[in-house]
This record gives sequence, structure tokens and C-alpha cells, in this order.
Amino acid sequence: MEQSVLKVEHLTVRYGRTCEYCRNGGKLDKNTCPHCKTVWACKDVNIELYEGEILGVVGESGSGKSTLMKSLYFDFPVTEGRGYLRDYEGGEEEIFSQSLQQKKFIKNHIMGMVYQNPMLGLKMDYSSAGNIAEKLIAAGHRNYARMNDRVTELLDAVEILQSRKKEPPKNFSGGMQQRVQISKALANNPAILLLDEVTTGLDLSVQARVLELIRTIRQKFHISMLLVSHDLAVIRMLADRTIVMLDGRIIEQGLTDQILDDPQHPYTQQLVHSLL
Ligand SMILES: Nc1ncnc2c1ncn2[C@@H]1O[C@H](COP(=O)(O)OP(=O)(O)OP(=O)(O)O)[C@@H](O)[C@H]1O
Repeated sequence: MEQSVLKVEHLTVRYGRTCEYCRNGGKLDKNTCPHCKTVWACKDVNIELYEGEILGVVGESGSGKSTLMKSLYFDFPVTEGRGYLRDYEGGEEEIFSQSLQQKKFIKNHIMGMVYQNPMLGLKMDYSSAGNIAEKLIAAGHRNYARMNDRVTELLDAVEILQSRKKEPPKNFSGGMQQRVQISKALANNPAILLLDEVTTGLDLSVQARVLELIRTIRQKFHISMLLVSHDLAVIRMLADRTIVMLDGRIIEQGLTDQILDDPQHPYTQQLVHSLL
């Protein structure tokens, strides 16, 4: 088996102080402790992401998908669990326990994130080129000409006209904002791209272009992606393998075709059949 680029073991994220009942594995009401009301947003999640693959994460609203992505990107702390990146200290160092500075290094060099809400990933008042340059500078770039070349290359890759590179994303349509966000996330050639519901809320035709772009980027840059979506059509189009989340836990995983054509868990069956 080839080496994974990302390995996550027993990831748990909870909101609340917990009580003896839920700490000892008492039955939850969906993801919430009936006694102390602690929310177990992710519980004992294990993931391996391999080089060049797209791993889909699907599940209903509240199943823990965004929590998983945001905790992988260190947007908030995990309660328990371990993570390892092939490109960080050869996969030998646990990432969640690193210092803030090391986490920044990982975010600037090894992982890129594209949020559902472009306001979380972009400075809406900066120029698009400035947004990308910010990411390059954070990774230590200082040479203006080289940065300018890289910005040109990235905007070309996401099909944003060079004539618009000085415009701020707030002037752009939702689909264009997502493309600027993708170019910013790719700025420092990360090994891994995290994509959190990136086409949700876009018109169907715009959605199709963004999805096509993601496919092209995977082929061109051979980048590994973790792709969260509640939309099975998006998952079918892009993901090689898929994990299904319910109430903070992974309940089923496998090759995407297998999961969608022959779901085993009753919840996945319901999810798939509701689309037929
Ligand atoms: N700050 C918080 N405090 C308490 N509970 C929270 C907090 N943030 C998220 N949750 C809860 O954690 C659970 C997982 O939420 P999360 O946003 O990860 O789900 P999701 O699958 O991404 O859903 P959606 O698609 O609606 O964003 C939900 O029950 C949510 O209410």
C-alpha cells in the first residue's frame, strides 16, 4: 500500500465540559449528551488520504463534516486524536500538538483550504493578486518579479482574466470568488487541498465549471484532496473514495462507486435512495 499523505487517528472534537455518562461511552442523542448537553461533533474519526486521490466526505447537516475540515486546518483545537503528514517531518511528528508557529508553517506550505464561505478564505477588499501574494509572502517569498509570475500562473490556472487581477474579490461573482480562493490555496504548491462545500449555493452552471476546475487541478498538480459535500452528485463526479459521516462518526467508507451503487449502512441507503 502506498504511503498516505495524511493520516488521522481517533480524532474527536467536542463542545462542552462532558460528564461521567458521556465520557464513559453513554448513548448520545444524535451527537449530544442527554445529561450534560456536550456536543460530540466528531467522534473517533480515522482517515487516510493517499497521494493524488480525492477523498469525499458526505453526510447530512450537523454530521461533523465542517468540524472535521476546520480542525484539520487548525481553525479550532481537537479534543483528542493524532494527525500525521507525509510532508511534515517525514510523517513522524504529530501535528495537532505542534506550536502555533509550526501550524502556520503547515498551513502555508503543506495544506490549502477552500471554505464554503469565500469571506473566510479571502480578504474581500484586497486585490485578487494581493490575496495570492499574501499567501506567498507568508511562505517566505520576497522577490516581486517571481511573485508576480506566480500570481499570473495561478490566475491562469483558475481562468481569471489577468485584466481583473487588481480587482478585489468583493466585485466578483460567487463562482469567481471560489476560483480566487482556490488559486490562493494552491499558491505554495501544497500537497493537500481541503475543500469544504465549495460549490454549495452557486448556480448549477457555475457549479459545473468550478467542479471541472477542481478535476483539472487534480490532474495538473497531482494534488490530494479532501472534499466535503452534502451533494452526492458532486461526490460521484469527483471522489475516488468516500466516507459517510453521521452524528460525528464515520459509518461507512469505500470506493465511491461502491458506496453509491451498493450502500451497506441503512443511513447511506436512505441518503442514496432519496436521490433516485
Ligand atoms: N461552537 C459550537 N458549539 C457547539 N456546537 C457546535 C459548535 N460548532 C458546531 N457545533 C455542532 O457540531 C455539530 C457538527 O457541526 P458541523 O458544522 O461540523 O456539521 P456539518 O456536517 O458540517 O453541517 P453543515 O453542512 O450544516 O455545515 C453540529 O451538531 C453543530 O451544531
